[in-house]
Amino acid sequence: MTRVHVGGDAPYDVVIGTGVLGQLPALVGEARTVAVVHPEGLPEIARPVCGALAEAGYDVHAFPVPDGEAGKDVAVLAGLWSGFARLGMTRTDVVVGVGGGATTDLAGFAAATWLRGVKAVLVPTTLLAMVDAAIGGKTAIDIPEGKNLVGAFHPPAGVLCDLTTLVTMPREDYVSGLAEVIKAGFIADRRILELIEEDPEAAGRPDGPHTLELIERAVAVKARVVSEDLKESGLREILNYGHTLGHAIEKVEEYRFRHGDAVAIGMVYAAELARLVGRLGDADVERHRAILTAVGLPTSYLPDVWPALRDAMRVDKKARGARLRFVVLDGVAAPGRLEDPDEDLLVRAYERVTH
Ligand SMILES: NC(=O)c1ccc[n+]([C@@H]2O[C@H](COP(=O)([O-])OP(=O)(O)OC[C@H]3O[C@@H](n4cnc5c(N)ncnc54)[C@H](O)[C@@H]3O)[C@@H](O)[C@H]2O)c1
Ligand SMILES: O=C(O)C(=O)C[C@@H](O)[C@H](O)[C@H](O)COP(=O)(O)O
Ligand SMILES: [Zn+2]
Repeated sequence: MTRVHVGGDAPYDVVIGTGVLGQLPALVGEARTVAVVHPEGLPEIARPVCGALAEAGYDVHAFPVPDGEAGKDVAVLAGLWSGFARLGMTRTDVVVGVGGGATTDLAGFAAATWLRGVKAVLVPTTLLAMVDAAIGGKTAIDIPEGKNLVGAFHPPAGVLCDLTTLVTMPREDYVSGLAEVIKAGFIADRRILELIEEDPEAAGRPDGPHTLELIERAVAVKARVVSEDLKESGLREILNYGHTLGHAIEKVEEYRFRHGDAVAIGMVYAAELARLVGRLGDADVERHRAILTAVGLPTSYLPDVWPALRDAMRVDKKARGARLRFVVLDGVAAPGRLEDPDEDLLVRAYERVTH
């Protein structure tokens, strides 16, 4: 079992291993009622969580929500608030989010907003949620105008990653999570890239020989960054590598496109932008395409939708006023920023991701 510490004003640990649910009662602490938010299609992943809590004597209530991105919706959130009200949940009660990143984002936001903030404990069950979404306190829902536009910073009291849950993941969702692992490699840890390049097929399986190390390394990158800059005043932006175009794709696709797949395309776009301004060499740009393709992630998107994507990028949260702000690389593990590139450059970079 590995424990990665997340520092800052509200410190907590990310626990990675098997049998980690035994630690749930200690994290929940003094509560009377615990609301367990989970994807409605996956009652089996909520069962052991509810069981561990009931055995510890809590009054446990399961809140099934729509699977995946459909759950990050204001009506679903309002349903949770009403449910919490019916239960009489007080400030000492706790929300436990179990599931993929969409569910932990929603559960975290429900905890952040109920009575202006109650404790959240997260039990991520996808690769993506373990290495990224459940850590760092970004919680959110989507609105038609854009991805994650409504949310709060609300760090969890603890994150429990039970690796056995990964075995039931559909391959496409697991591989989508690898995009955030690869992101962590490009922005901060070149060993991640090497491990995946050694055997990309194995990297796409939860029983691969390096799964634990890849998860530990990606968690360490995220934990290091959010410990230093919880509210994204600077450093944390690097975790958004690939997300400016990625979130625009998700919006254009009405949130029916896997997050990691969109981020993969977004990273290639950011790499092409960096190449066009002379900051990233050809080999590093092609390394993006090679590693993403090798694990089965997309690296290109539709040619005809540029105007809609450009429009969607206006609401990127890194933008300052009318000025777009991209995370780009000056090399592997050397992230920088590119502010307000010329429109012509934006278009030329996009042309390079349409074939
Ligand atoms: N808060 C953050 O810092 C942060 C970081 C990265 C991503 N995100 C968000 O995370 C979301 C993507 O997360 P995701 O890739 O986990 O997607 P997801 O939550 O949509 O999960 C993917 C699918 O897998 C199912 N699933 C979950 N656990 C499973 C299991 N153990 N076995 C089988 N199926 C399982 C889910 O129900 C869903 O249908 C996006 O909304 C993204 O914006 C947030
Ligand atoms: O934790 C962060 O900070 C990130 O940017 C991680 C991203 O992988 C994640 O998708 C995040 O939700 C995006 O944040 P947003 O502020 O662009 O909505
Ligand atoms: Zn992401």
